Amino acid sequence: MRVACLGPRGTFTHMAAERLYPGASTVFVQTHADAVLSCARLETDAFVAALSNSVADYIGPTVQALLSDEARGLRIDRGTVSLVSFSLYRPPQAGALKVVYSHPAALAQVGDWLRRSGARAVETDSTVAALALIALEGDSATGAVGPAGLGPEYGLDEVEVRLEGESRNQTRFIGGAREAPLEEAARYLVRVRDAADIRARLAEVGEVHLAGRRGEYRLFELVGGPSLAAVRAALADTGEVIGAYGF
Ligand SMILES: O=C(O)C(=O)Cc1ccccc1
Repeated sequence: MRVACLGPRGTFTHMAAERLYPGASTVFVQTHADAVLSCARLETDAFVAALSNSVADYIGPTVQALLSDEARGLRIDRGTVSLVSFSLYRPPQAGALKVVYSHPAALAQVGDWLRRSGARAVETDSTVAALALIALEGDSATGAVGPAGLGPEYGLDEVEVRLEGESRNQTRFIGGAREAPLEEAARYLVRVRDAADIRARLAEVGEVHLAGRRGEYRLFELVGGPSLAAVRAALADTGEVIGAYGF
């Protein structure tokens, strides 16, 4: 069993993938969208990607990939919520901190700390990619934000922990595969064609959150415990359930 997830080894998504698919081998890709699409293209058996977090309702690249024509046939059948915690890494003998590298979701979740630091933020493909980058550059004005405990592996000093502060650190990850069977669950993802009254119809069976849109398709997340049959009945022929999972 090969599971695609954002790499390199040690990203938050990698940790979630190990929880969602214990014992599977991981295939590291560059973006959440690549993880979804590699599974759709039969390059891997399953994928794991971040769906939402405490600061961004939904993660754009994941939602956009799920709404693409290529992702037809993928089904999300598992999910996990992680309390992620961020550390600051610096090269040895670092000077004043001027530039901080990390994944956009991480930079958003440490926003308060970042503003206080006065450093400039630069986005990388993942948190661990940021660590690799500053280790390679060896520039004494740089820092990288990523998961705790990776200093020795990259020859970096972990100089500060828990940059997220009190409450900004929840991330929800989903896992799926081609044609995975869907069962009763706490949450559902539905893909609908842009029908005018669909939101109201779905609201009759559950709490509806808009995840995103692409072309004539919209992705909604339904919470609050409707039955799978009730969700399907509300959708009628305007869309389909593509995910059923709990957090
Ligand atoms: O870059 C990573 O390590 C990721 O897995 C993406 C991410 C970043 C911040 C919070 C959750 C996931």
